Amino acid sequence: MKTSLTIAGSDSSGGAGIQADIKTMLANNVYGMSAITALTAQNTMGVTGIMEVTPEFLQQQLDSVFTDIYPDAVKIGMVSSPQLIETIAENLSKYEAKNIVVDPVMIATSGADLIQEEAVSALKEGLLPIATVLTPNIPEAAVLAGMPVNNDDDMIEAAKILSNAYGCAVLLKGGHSKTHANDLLYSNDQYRWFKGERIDNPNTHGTGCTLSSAIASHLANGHDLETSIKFAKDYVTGALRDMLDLGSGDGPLNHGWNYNA
Ligand SMILES: Nc1ncnc2c1ncn2[C@@H]1O[C@H](COP(=O)(O)OP(=O)(O)OP(=O)(O)O)[C@@H](O)[C@H]1O
Ligand SMILES: Cc1ncc(COP(=O)(O)O)c(N)n1
Repeated sequence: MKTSLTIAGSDSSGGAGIQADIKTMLANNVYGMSAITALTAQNTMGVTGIMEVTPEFLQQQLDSVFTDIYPDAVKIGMVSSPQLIETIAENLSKYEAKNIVVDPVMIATSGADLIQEEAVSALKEGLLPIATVLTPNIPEAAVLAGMPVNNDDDMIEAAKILSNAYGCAVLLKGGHSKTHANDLLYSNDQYRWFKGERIDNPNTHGTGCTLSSAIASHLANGHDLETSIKFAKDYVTGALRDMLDLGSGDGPLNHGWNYNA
C-alpha cells in the first residue's frame, strides 16, 4: 500500500485540517500519516483557540515518520509560524521527500486567521520552491502573487506569476469564484482548466484541505499530476454533492461518500 503524510493543523470539528486529510487519504486508497503543527479548537461556526506545537516537537514527529514508514507523498496545510515552516523545509530536503503538495492555508472559511503575517515570507522562501504543486484559493493567490484576482484572466496571470517565481506547478482553485468552480493548472508555461459543476451547497468547510490531500493520495499511487487533479476534483465534487448537513455554521463534507456505497 502506498503512503501519504499530512503536515497540518488539527480541526476538532473533523471537517478540515488533519482530520479531513486522513479521511481523504483512506477514501483514496493510501495509508495516511500525520505530523501536527497546531491544535485548533474549532467548529462549523469558527475557531476559538489555536495551540501551536514547538519546532522541536514537529521535528520529532517528522523524524518518527520519515525514518520508519517513508511517505510516497506529502501534503502541507496550516503552518502558522516561520519557525515551523523552516523546520518543515529543512526536513523535507533532508529526507528527500517527493510529491509535495503545498496548500497555503491562510484564512479559514469562517474568517479566522490561520497564519501569522511574518510566516507568509517564510512560506515563499522555504516551501514554495520545493513544492511539486501549490494549491492556493483565489484570495491566497492574490496575496502570494501580489495582484488582485477578480476574473479568469487574473487567475491565469496570478498562476503564471507564481509558477515562474517558484518553479512549481500551481493549481489555482476557483471555489471562491461567484460564477464557476473551475480550477486552473499552470505548469511548464502552459495552462489547463479543470472544469467543475458548481454545487449549490453552503457546507464547504474543508474543501481545500480535502482537494490537496486527494491530489497527494493519487500522486502517491503513481498517477501523473493532471490525472491526480482530475481524480481529486471528482472526489471533492462527489463529497459536496452528497449534501451532508452537520452543525449550525459552514458544515463539513461527507468524506466517505464513495467509500461505503
Ligand atoms: N460550490 C462548489 N461546487 C463545486 N465545487 C466547489 C464548490 N466550492 C468549492 N469547490 C471546489 O472545491 C475545491 C476547493 O476550492 P476552494 O476554492 O473552495 O478552496 P479553499 O478556499 O482553499 O477551501 P476551504 O473551504 O477549505 O478554505 C476546488 O476544487 C473548488 O473548485
Ligand atoms: C486546522 C485547519 N486547517 C485548515 C483549515 C482551512 O479550512 P476551511 O477554510 O475550510 O475552514 C481550517 N479551518 N482548519
